[in-house]
Amino acid sequence: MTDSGMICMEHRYGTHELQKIAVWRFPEEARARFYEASLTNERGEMKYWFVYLHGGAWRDPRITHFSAEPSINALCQSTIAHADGTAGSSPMRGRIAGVASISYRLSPHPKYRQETAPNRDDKDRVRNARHPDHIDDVRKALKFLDSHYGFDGTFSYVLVGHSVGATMGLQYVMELPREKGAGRRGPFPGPEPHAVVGVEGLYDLPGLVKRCGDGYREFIAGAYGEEKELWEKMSPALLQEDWLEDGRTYNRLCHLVVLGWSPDDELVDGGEIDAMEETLRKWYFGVTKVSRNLEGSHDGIVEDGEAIARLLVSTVEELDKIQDHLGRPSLHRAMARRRIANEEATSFTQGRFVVDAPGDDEPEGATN
Ligand SMILES: N[C@@H](CC(=O)c1ccccc1NC=O)C(=O)O
Repeated sequence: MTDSGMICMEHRYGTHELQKIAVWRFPEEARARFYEASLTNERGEMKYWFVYLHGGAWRDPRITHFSAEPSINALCQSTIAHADGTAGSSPMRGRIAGVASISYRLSPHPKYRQETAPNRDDKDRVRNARHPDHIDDVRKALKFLDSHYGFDGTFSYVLVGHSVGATMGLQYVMELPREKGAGRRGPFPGPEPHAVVGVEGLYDLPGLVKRCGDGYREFIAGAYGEEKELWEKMSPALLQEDWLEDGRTYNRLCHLVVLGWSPDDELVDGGEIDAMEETLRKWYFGVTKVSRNLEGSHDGIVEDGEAIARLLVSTVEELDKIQDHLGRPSLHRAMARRRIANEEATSFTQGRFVVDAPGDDEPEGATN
């Protein structure tokens, strides 16, 4: 048990040493099967899973799934505004269904020796991942979590990434890489988060190298190879078309992107969050929230955990507002039902929700 009062359990989602997930749950829920666990708390407020993707430039072996611990502890000690808008606040613990943190295979790091063990199969220990291994592992881990904990259409989750974890969080929800003009219609190809949160993220890989220098080229090439076209394709800020064919939701759940950056970040400059925000404002159909006033250095933010916890609390507060717009029953149940029935209960125009009530005239601004 950690300071959070939660019980931690480790899963493997592959044979590699790094294909591991840590899952934290409160003792009372750790005993329940996911279909028995409550989707809401005693105030009727939705509970969320939080899934963390760590950073470390796709290669730093010192950073693992356990680097999420300070943020989890801080999150569990936070309070949050009431979902129904009444004055006061409640403990954040009441809004947490569980927390998961994903490790994924890493690329080689020039400074760290590769360990090998005589009695083990080296391929399951060596750090020689190359794109798409990292993002493939993230997808595989999310599918694992979905099937074991039921958070697609049952529970909702918030995907949060730090540094290149943020890069991959955005890559995941934007379904990168994608061919230009390919468009996206059908269902999302995995468990889709209700919100994605990027902290000190890298979003424009060629831009970062151009502005910040060759030290960055080294680790990006280590993960993706030298092919610059691939760097562009995998850069969330460089997507220059709607996330979806015609900018509407069609069965999508991810209605919120939250970006955070600290001016004290000595490794990632403000150009990254600027580029990502610009792209979101132009091409994203959902709500974008941006904070450029986090406190702490690039890694200090993770070691401390407070800033990430605060960002996650404000993410849930924002999701509560969005849910309010969509009306009761709760967003995820409505969405799950909609997914099953394959009906369009809501349509969504650039940056704002439009709720279609049966018999209503076509809402202004919505194009069918
Ligand atoms: N500690 C890392 C460096 C690192 O993590 C990093 C460096 C510059 C910009 C972003 C970074 N990390 C993002 O995940 C390393 O030793 O390669």
